[in-house]
Amino acid sequence: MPPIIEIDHLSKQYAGGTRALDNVSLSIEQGEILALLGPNGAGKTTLISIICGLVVPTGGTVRVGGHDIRTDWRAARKLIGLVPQEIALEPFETVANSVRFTRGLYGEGPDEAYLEQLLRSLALWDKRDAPTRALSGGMKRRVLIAKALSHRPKVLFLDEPTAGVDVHLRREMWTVVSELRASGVTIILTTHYLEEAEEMADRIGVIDKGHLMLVRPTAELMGEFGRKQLTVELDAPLDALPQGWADRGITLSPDGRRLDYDYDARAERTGIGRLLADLNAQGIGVRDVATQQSSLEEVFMSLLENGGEARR
Ligand SMILES: Nc1ncnc2c1ncn2[C@@H]1O[C@H](COP(=O)(O)OP(=O)(O)OP(=O)(O)O)[C@@H](O)[C@H]1O
Repeated sequence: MPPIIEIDHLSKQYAGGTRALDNVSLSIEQGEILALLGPNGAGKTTLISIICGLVVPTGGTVRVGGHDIRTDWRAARKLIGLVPQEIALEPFETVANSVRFTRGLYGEGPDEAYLEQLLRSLALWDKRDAPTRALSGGMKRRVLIAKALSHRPKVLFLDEPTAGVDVHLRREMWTVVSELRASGVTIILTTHYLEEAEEMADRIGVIDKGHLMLVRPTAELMGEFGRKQLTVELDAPLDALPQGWADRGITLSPDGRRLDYDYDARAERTGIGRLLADLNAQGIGVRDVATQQSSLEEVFMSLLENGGEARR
């Protein structure tokens, strides 16, 4: 199957001179979830806005379902739904009418059966006659999704779906997205949170200063970041590491009081049990043990600093 979205050498320079996107090329397969990760001002919203026809690129092309977004924009846009960053709903309009209205904007006639299916799938059916102002924050976000899906698009863009929401709502959103994915919709989401990208996406693309630094399968990327450090404080200083330990990735601090062990937290055998058993067997007393993992923020920053080369 050809990619549902083909982005080719895309650039955008805003009138003020800001180069928001620089020569970005990317293909997105049908049915996948791609997370675009990047700091503020990286160019994520610009990229989404160009694909959705809201911003005109200064260079390059985008095809959605084989349709060029500029020369064949009507067909391209029908395939796309966008959930914007900001919640913008008519406060006095009912949930059902809000969704009907958006569908109408796409030139689609009413389809009450689909409306019911959509609202049920987003747990909004019971709220269909409620004015949107009477909804909780989570429900409002689901209404935005319902509106974006009202014309049955093949691709859904979620621009920072969980920015500023609490942990509970974030989890709820993740569930909604995985259910949508099961229905075959291709999803592109932007986020500042590596954790969110990890939870939801098949692939992660990292954007910084208008450049697409890397696009990698999530499992592959996270596998590289799954390393942790174990620190063992010793009762008494050691003169030297026991033989063979250095080959296992164990190091001794210069004062001999601490062992550091860098291990793969995702591996079936981390080697921690063996290390503790060996310490015991050799009669090396342990005062304290601690493990630590680089925070996701640190991982992310090191990714950007290394020009997209994943840190090992
Ligand atoms: N309409 C505009 N006119 C001029 N400059 C703009 C416009 N929209 C965005 N920019 C600039 O383009 C750059 C990329 O912005 P963009 O909104 O695409 O980033 P982003 O990755 O979505 O950021 P955030 O995570 O903060 O939403 C920024 O420097 C921004 O100031």
